[in-house]
Amino acid sequence: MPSPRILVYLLRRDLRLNDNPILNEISKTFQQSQHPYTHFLPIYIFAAQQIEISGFLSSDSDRSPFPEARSNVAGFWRCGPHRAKFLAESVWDLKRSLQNTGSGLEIRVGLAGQVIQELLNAFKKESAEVVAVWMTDEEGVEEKREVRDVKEAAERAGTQFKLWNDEKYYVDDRDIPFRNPRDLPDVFTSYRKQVEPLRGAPRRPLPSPTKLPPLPPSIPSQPHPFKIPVTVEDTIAKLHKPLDANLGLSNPPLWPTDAASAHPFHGGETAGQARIRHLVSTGSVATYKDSRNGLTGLDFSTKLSSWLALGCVSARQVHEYLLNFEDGETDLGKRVHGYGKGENKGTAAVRFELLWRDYFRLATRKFGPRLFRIGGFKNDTSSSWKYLKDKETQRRVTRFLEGTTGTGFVDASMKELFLTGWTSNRSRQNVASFLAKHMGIDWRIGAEWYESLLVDYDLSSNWGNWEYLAGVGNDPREARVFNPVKQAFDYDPQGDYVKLWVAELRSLDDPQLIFQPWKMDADKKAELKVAGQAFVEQPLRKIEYHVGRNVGRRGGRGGKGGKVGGSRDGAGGNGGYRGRGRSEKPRGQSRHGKVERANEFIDN
Ligand SMILES: Cc1cc2nc3c(=O)[nH]c(=O)nc-3n(C[C@H](O)[C@H](O)[C@H](O)COP(=O)(O)OP(=O)(O)OC[C@H]3O[C@@H](n4cnc5c(N)ncnc54)[C@H](O)[C@@H]3O)c2cc1C
Repeated sequence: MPSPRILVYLLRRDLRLNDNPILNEISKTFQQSQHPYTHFLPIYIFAAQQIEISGFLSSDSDRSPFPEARSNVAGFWRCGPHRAKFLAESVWDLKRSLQNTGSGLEIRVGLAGQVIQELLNAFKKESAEVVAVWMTDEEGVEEKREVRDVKEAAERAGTQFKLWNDEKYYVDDRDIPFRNPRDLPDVFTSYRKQVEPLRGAPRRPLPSPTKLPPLPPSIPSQPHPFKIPVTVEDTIAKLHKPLDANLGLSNPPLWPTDAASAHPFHGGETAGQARIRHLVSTGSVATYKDSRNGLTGLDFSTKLSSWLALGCVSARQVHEYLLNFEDGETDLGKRVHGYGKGENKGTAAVRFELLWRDYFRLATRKFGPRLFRIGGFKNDTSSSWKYLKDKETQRRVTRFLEGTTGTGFVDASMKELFLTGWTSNRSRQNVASFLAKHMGIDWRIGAEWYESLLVDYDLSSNWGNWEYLAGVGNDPREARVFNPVKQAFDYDPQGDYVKLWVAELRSLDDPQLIFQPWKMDADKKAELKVAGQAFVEQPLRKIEYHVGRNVGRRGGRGGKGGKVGGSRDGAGGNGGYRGRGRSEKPRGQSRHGKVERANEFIDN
């Protein structure tokens, strides 16, 4: 029998069968009578620098040769429990789908370059020829390093290497209106105008592969000291094993009774596709523009970010579903208002948001390592940040992470994040602005905590948004500051969201106290059994906020909120934030620049 000729495909954040450029190519080639390879090996590697893999050690006496996968600034686990689970589910879902097309998926742990090197060496020993190694490109310093290492390993073995575009973004790389990444405008709106009309911008998704070549007859196993699990449950257990349940917090948030996750979804292409169909068939995409600023429940926003981040679905697949709905091309959403009537403000708004994702990724391409630097894309050295070095900042950061700052909206969001791995865009904006602008603390700590905890963590969207909110990224408005109390009045007028996650406050009716629980008098604190607790006794920031008589009338989802009175920083002193009502003039300087209007929502 002739020796196998193998094509290796290293998967990273392209965990889908459909609309996958590499699988599409392989499937097409396999239909032809002559193909350059006889076997195909898809492989996924849990990357040791980004995910702690010591749980995969064969025995307790083995030691991992890799340093712990912890973040640079604050030392958090880089991949916490929520994403670890979602990722494992996504990998196993793809394995099943590949098996159904006659192929499969090998799972490995380690560093990409090393794993591929070992694999190529082992195949060589068995006289099996690996004709090529293919993978898709990604932005990000580590991701580029992986590509370099894999390419070098392939070249050392005399194997061809090919890097593909993943094509999971809204506008295909081939259609971006400039070649040099440096030509990306520094303002999103300028970029958007270059690619509008958005409805016509994406390419069509690629056809699904029908049949793929078989796996090689013999596949070298994972080298010692690691062992690869044979079920998804076991994979999740191994990923969770090294993570301490409290993730280093001494007083971690506890699940409040009756609280439900807004993101109870499973990883993988199958669940991602089902989610898109659900959004179209229930009409959620058509009402998205009005609901997108919601805070609780399943369908106020698409919740597609986690699948998009891992490439379980592509943005143009989402677009295709929207097109079919708008043009009445399929029966999906037939009973929904707007079906067959062209683009509506809901579907247009989904496209708009998907373009933000593209934009942040192009900004990473443009700015490279500046994504992780304190001065950001702007290379801003003017701000004096508080760093983790000093004890007081450590104490404040801990309270921020635990969700006991004393600012209700921020605390609810931090608790929800810890417990579920997901929070709304609205609350993320407030949290980031609070840490960076109100507290003046090194914003990268927040970005790292998000990296650890978010199910939908995406390098460019996370770090780019943090930079934006910290005032060092590509926000065209200088010194934008969110007032989390005003924002809570606007978007959570009855305090339902805050009470859901800060359960101690559930018996309160007065939003002012829910959003600023430190304003409770001693009797109320005693009644709620919270007397003595830091979040009511020592708020990290007293963001005073006076409420006008119309509060709540225009509040809630998507509204800019009720009429407001002035706000004032009770903490006072040099550099305190002074928000203000719409009609007031700025009163002073914040430590990170000129004070803005108490924020209206950012245009994303
Ligand atoms: C501090 C901060 C950190 C963030 N970190 C991440 C992250 O790690 N991963 C991530 O995917 N998003 C991140 N975002 C963006 C945004 O909050 C999430 O994409 C969104 O909340 C996900 O929910 P959804 O899928 O229901 O979004 P929808 O409102 O339904 O939007 C549809 C899609 O558009 C994209 N999108 C929407 N808003 C943004 C945005 N501001 N930036 C980039 N893409 C956007 C997402 O892919 C999203 O799935 C962050 C935002 C902030 C303020």
